[in-house]
Amino acid sequence: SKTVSTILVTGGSSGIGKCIAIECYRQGAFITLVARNEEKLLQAKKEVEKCAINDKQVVLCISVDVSSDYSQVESVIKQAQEKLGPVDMLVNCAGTSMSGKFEEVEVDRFKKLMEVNYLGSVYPTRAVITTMKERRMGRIMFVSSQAGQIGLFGYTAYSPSKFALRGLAESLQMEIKPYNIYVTVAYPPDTDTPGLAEENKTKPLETRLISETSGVCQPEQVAKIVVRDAVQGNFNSSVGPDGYMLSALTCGMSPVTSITEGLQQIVTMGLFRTIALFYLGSFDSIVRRCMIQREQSKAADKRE
Ligand SMILES: NC(=O)C1=CN([C@@H]2O[C@H](COP(=O)(O)OP(=O)(O)OC[C@H]3O[C@@H](n4cnc5c(N)ncnc54)[C@H](OP(=O)(O)O)[C@@H]3O)[C@@H](O)[C@H]2O)C=CC1
Ligand SMILES: CCCCCCCCCCCCCCCC(=O)[C@@H](N)CO
Repeated sequence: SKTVSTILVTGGSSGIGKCIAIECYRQGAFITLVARNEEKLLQAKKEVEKCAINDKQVVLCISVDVSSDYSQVESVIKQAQEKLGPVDMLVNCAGTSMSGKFEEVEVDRFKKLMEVNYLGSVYPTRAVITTMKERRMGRIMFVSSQAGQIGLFGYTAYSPSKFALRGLAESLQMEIKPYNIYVTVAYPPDTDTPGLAEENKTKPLETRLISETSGVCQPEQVAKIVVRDAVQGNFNSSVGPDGYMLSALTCGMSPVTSITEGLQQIVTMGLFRTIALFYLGSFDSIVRRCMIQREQSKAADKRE
């Protein structure tokens, strides 16, 4: 198999995307980092370059908004391919999150999150797919979230944008499998990144308590797992024991990559559904307790 490959990472200047770039660079890849802010890109480029394993490796930076104008995304990706060669693996990691109660989320945010998280993954994919099909090889990763497998309190704007990636991935995978191109959807739990720190500033108590079920991962650990799964051509990439259960439980009509995976889904389905019902019960009681507490403190404020 080919050892040197060319990888393009959107959202490569921060958090999970940056760690994915580093993980690939450590394996000898050529990297293109895509994000908007040029300073953050240059800073990330320096960090990635420190992990070189030979002196031929290159890190290229592209500053572009992946969600606004398709023709612009297409032209910068074309330029990158002219410099570093055709993209072997595209990692769609650019994204943004926010949480809040449905009626408190500004209406524009619903559109914004669909643009960045969904269309921002469609555009780069559309820009590389023709060349991948011609070469009859390639890998495409979509970074969804555990919130792309279950809808939770506070994620009425975010979850749909992550669920959408799975619909895209399943449809696309069926089209391009005969061309030897494999799609991976990654479903990380909360991960310790600048993005999560930003989201936490306004996170409702309910969302925080529910998310604690799954704990917080380190981005380096997430990067290792999702890169391994993408290289192997696994459709599904989950992180941690809760991630494993969630993926088995929500496998639906998504493709399987091995007989073992299929057998595990069949055997565990009933058990995991049983466990899930207990989780759902506990989430509902968190939501009810928080509501009662809020009403009591409101009533107390009035009395004063
Ligand atoms: N951290 C977490 O808890 C989890 C995160 N995820 C997902 O993983 C991905 C990465 O998250 P995380 O590492 O936390 O995020 P960060 O906020 O740390 O990094 C986001 C990256 O995306 C880039 N980006 C954002 N918007 C655009 C845009 N419109 N065009 C181009 N680049 C853009 C940012 O650069 P710039 O702003 O300069 O453009 C930055 O490089 C996201 O899709 C997120 O939804 C999934 C599960 C858990
Ligand atoms: C058998 C059933 C098992 C059920 C386990 C349920 C676990 C629920 C926890 C969900 C955590 C959601 C993380 C969202 C992360 C994210 O995308 C944002 N932080 C982005 O910044």
